[in-house]
Amino acid sequence: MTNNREALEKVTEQKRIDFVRNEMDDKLKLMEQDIHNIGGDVSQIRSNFWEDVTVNLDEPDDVIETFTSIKQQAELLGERERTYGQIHRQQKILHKLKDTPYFGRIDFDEAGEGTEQVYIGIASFMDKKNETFYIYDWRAPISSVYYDYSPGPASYQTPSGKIDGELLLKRQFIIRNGKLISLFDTGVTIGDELLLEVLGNNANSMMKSIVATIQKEQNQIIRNEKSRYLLVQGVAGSGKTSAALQRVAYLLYKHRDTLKSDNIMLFSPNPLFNSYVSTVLPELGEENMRQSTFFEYLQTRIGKAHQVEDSFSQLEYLLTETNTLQKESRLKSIQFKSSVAFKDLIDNYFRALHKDGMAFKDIVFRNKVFISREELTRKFYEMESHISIPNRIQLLIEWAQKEMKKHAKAERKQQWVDDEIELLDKEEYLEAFHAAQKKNGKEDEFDYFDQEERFLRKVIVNRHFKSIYVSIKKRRFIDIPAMYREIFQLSCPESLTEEVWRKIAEQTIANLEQSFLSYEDGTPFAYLKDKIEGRKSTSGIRQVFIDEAQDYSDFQMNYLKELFPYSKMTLLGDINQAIYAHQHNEIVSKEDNEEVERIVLMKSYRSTKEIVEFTRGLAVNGDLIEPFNRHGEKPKVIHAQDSTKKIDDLLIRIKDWQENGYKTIAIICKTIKESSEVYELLKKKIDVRFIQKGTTSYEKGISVIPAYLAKGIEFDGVVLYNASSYHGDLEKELFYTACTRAMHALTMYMDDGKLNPYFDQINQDTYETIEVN
Ligand SMILES: Nc1ncnc2c1ncn2[C@@H]1O[C@H](COP(=O)(O)OP(=O)(O)OP(=O)(O)O)[C@@H](O)[C@H]1O
Repeated sequence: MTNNREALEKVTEQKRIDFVRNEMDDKLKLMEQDIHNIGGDVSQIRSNFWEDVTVNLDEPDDVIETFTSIKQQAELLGERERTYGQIHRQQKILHKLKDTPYFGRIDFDEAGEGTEQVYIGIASFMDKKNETFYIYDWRAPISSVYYDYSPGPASYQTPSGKIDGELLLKRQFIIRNGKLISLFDTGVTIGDELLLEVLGNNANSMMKSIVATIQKEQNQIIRNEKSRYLLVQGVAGSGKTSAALQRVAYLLYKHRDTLKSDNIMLFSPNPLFNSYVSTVLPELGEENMRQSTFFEYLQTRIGKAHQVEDSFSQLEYLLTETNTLQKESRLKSIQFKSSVAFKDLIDNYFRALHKDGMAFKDIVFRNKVFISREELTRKFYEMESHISIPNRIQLLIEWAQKEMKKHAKAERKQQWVDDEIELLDKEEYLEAFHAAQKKNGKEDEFDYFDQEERFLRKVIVNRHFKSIYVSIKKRRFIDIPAMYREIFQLSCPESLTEEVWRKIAEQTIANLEQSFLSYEDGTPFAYLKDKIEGRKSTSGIRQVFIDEAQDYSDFQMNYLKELFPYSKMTLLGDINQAIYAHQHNEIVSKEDNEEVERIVLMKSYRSTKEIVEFTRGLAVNGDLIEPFNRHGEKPKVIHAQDSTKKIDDLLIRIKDWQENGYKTIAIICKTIKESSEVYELLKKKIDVRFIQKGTTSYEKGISVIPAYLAKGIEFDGVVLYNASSYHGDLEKELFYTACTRAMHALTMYMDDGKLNPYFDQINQDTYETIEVN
């Protein structure tokens, strides 16, 4: 565009912005009025609630009428409150729109229908008569043209079919506070200029929405609805997480009548990540989906009776264990327990349980066995063998509850009940007295004392038995640990040697005796428990998102698939960032293949071109990674003479970065142990934060953090505190993950004057070496 034309266009566009904002003001006023009226209605319904219902409990018919009347009144109140909530949400969105009404415009000439100017923003906005769209939601069918095409022939899908036409203009805006800052008419991709501006900004402590600059291949992820499994393999910083969150927003919009945020679950890599991404959906006017780490989820399945090691502790062990024999042995155990072979073994064991081998615990009260484990086993196997194990358990629960009720009755005569009656306080007595009175009705016909005592006995026994009933209902009488243990008494699986199997068994059993489950036991244990108890997934989940999917073992992935048999799954991963020691999953097995769609993202947006050039040597097929054309300084490799010199140098560089406007700086260490030492050292000198596995919020400033907790997150500047300490296959991905957290600058300190072994694969021209003497 020539300067003159651009200036003219700017004036015209600003006029339109002003016009639309005025319309928004009118709408907001109307909403204000509505809110006022409905708010009044709500408080009136609330305060008159009981006056407006007819309460009459004399006859059964009257009770029904009263019930209906209350129900109607409650429904009215509910409906008003819902409308109130809806208007409130719309108000919030409109306020956002007033600030930035839209970010894009396309002129689409639909064959035979003329040209329409389509302005695209985070939500739709219509004229007063609800006839014309002033703004289209970015998720509307026509908006996809904006993301998918450059000027020329274009089409989009609608529920009633494909619409063809020509894209005549594609324009981007930067609007702040209603003022048009700039506009670009763009060609092939969505405004490199705009993207450059967005990516050049400093990293935030919260992830941003990428709605204005979604790239074509990311749009494929966001709008894909064909397959059961959507599999995204994307290089570091390619926007997997960003696209996933936009996809959540898209699905919520597209299926707004049937899908709610509660029906969507995101498995995230660490607790910090939860808070990091928590603002993206609200920014888009949507509610956050359910979110959990896999470990947290596992814990809810296993229950409190066992202490389960978390994934980070497992990793920390492997990174710090110096006894190679022990480490090797643990590694073999991890490999086996995370494999499909182990899952098959459990499946076989489970099948055999139909005939024999179920283990139960005695149901005990005050050291007296009321129902013995043998009795439970006998009863269980007396049931028809075609009944499934979970159903038999259900029947067993019903039987056990009945038995316990009988025992409870008999127990009322016991001495301990007398003893407890003595200890009752006045209020409890009084309560019992009134209850007895109520029960008897007429005063003269009975013996209060007797009645009262009987009542008290019952109350006391029931109080004690309540916890037994609950624990029966919760299936605590099933001895899952005993059965899990049995699996390790089976003959040696084909893939292992006798010696290895024996060691695995010994260690597992020793842990079980302490009620401890290592991380690698967590999933198989939960799997066996779920199979026996017949527990299904968290109800209502229809879409599952798994970020960092490469970190899940085969076993875990299969477990998740079984847990959510009716859900669609979006799996996002990067094989180069697979930091765990277990076998890495295929993500979806071959038999699922026809239900899978795969999308590959090769362009990296997070880091500068210089950082990508440096890190590509570490990645499989790294030469295919496409950096975004944004420049910065080359990564620095620093050899310091001693630790004092290193700290001095580090402090100077950090200060420099801060003066350069860097808001988030991470000093990444290999382990939590090292992080803690570095934190202790630095906290005396600068304002610094220590991020540990329990840390749930991410703040601006300088953070010391172990590499595995930095997954999924990014920082303006990254320092690898001791980059020479990484070695071996397992740690390569950790090193790569750490380096790729940097947006603008990366500095690595090499202790001992040595580079780590991965530098053999890195082009020497891609980094700068500095000696600090
Ligand atoms: N289309 C886009 N427009 C603007 N920014 C983008 C776009 N795609 C990605 N980004 C930015 O790139 C950075 C990396 O994105 P994101 O964290 O989603 O990538 P990722 O693939 O999940 O990364 P990793 O696997 O390395 O954790 C973020 O700052 C994100 O905002």
